[in-house]
Amino acid sequence: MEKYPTTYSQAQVLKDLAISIAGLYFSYPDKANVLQDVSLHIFKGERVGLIGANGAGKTTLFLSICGILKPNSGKISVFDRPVVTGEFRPEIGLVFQNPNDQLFCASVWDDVAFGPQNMGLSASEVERRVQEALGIAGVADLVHRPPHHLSGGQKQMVAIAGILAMQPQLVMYDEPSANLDLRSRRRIINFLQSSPQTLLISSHDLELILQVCDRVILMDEGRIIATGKPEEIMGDRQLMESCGLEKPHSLIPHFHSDEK
Ligand SMILES: Nc1ncnc2c1ncn2[C@@H]1O[C@H](COP(=O)(O)OP(=O)(O)OP(=O)(O)O)[C@@H](O)[C@H]1O
Repeated sequence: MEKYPTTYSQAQVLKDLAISIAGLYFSYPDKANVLQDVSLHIFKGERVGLIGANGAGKTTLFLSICGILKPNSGKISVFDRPVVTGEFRPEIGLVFQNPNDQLFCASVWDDVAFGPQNMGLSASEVERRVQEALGIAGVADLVHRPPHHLSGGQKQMVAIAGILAMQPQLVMYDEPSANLDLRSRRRIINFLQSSPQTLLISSHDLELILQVCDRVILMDEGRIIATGKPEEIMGDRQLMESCGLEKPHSLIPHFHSDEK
């Protein structure tokens, strides 16, 4: 159960942090204590999985980190700059659980260009970013299609391209494999494994977390319960069950997953 390296000087730690949260509390008007005393550090380049039962507060935490929700109290900094509610920070990307919440334009090109256009970039730079992001997400051939005509897996990759076009340094993925078939799921796992950004990934797909993340944060009822190596946290049956989760099959001795 690690925190951050103790050999670092304070200044070095701040420089190397992607996310720093201290004493965060959040309540919705009709649902109190959704986040309770959440404190965490995520370093640049880390790939961190966020796990927890339904309603644990994972999405609420994401929306707080990207400045969509205003915390009741506590501090959030991303890349050593305080998060201000409502401020547009293109370096912070959030891929929503449902791509339909993110795609609303008449064409894939328009959707992927939306972010860069709002950053005030020139038309040629917008075009360059759209082509680059579609290429990275592997959906360049869909550029002229209407997003609402695409399959779930295609929509997911277009939604990701829309975020990548803003060249974020931190990308949060909320349930990236939800509703994907086996091939699309494998594709997103490969994609995440090769992503250079700092990643924070919320998922009930614990095998995906095991394959992609180098650290995991376990939440329950708005609180952080544990953080550490994915095999260590998810392999602790008692801990997992106390938070309403199961130990993943691949961590059960003698269970042979055919996934590599
Ligand atoms: N807009 C809202 N208004 C009121 N309550 C909300 C709202 N959004 C979420 N909640 C409540 O806040 C709690 C945390 O929800 P949240 O979506 O953050 O959890 P989660 O861990 O992402 O869950 P899941 O795994 O099901 O996606 C739940 O009890 C939920 O009912």
